[in-house]
Amino acid sequence: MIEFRQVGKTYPDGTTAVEEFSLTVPSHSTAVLLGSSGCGKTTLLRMVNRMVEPSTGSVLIDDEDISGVEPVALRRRIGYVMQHSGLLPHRRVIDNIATVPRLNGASRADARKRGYELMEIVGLDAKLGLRYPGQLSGGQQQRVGVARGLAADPNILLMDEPFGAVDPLVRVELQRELARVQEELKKTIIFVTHDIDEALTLGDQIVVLKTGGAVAASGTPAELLSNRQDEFVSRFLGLDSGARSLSAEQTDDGELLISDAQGRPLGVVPTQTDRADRP
Ligand SMILES: Nc1ncnc2c1ncn2[C@@H]1O[C@H](COP(=O)(O)OP(=O)(O)OP(=O)(O)O)[C@@H](O)[C@H]1O
Repeated sequence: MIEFRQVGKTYPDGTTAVEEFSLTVPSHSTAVLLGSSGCGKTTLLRMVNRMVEPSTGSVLIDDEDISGVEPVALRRRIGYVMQHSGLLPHRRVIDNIATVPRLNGASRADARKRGYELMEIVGLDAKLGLRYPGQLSGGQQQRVGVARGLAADPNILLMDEPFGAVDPLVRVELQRELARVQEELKKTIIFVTHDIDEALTLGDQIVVLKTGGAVAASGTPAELLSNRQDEFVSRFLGLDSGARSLSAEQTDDGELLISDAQGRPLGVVPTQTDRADRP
């Protein structure tokens, strides 16, 4: 479980990125921080691995205040995936993935073996392992980024717009893959995006942020889609516009059927109870 307790951040130049933010992310669930540019998403994410120190408040992992945890040790047990995969260009794909296990003391052979297992998990052909990152497509590089984030078998995965730089079709494919991987691995994930559909696909809970890390709304995808009370949220989610006039309707199976303005079904969103029932 990850807990933000009234955290705030003012950078040394006086910019207040986050004023006061609280959130609890239960273990094995995915929380999405959704908001437009500059609202403090990355700042909040980086507080969890101490790349950013809160100016006020605290972050706890499994009830432990992480301000007392040595940052390098902390980062080695938390996976971090960024928008531009952050791969080392002069190291082969397999060695990029195996870096953290190596740092954690695994032998080169064991680290590579683990690397190939992870490539399979994220849907990469093993023969790509010996290539250099520049010899892969953008989507493949992001998969490598996810594999590397998972390499130390962390309980927590921080993902900062990991699919932001790939084209829309590949992006949807990567989202599906991540959802599949998460079904299997059950990590605790904090995922930052400004893409609403991505948030709805991946989030068990979604936190919609305004400037200064202020929470405009939070809840399950189903709760957010049926929340028309808050004008900012409705506008942000496009619920008020013709372009995305979505409606949500409860099905007999306890799921929400989402349809567009013309009544065409777009998909189903499991409700919270439904998710909790999953094995
Ligand atoms: N190191 C820094 N020094 C000063 N100000 C910063 C620093 N990092 C971020 N900020 C400012 O803090 C605010 C929040 O930034 P942050 O990167 O957390 O937002 P974000 O929601 O992740 O944005 P984006 O979607 O564009 O990445 C912005 O106004 C940004 O300019």
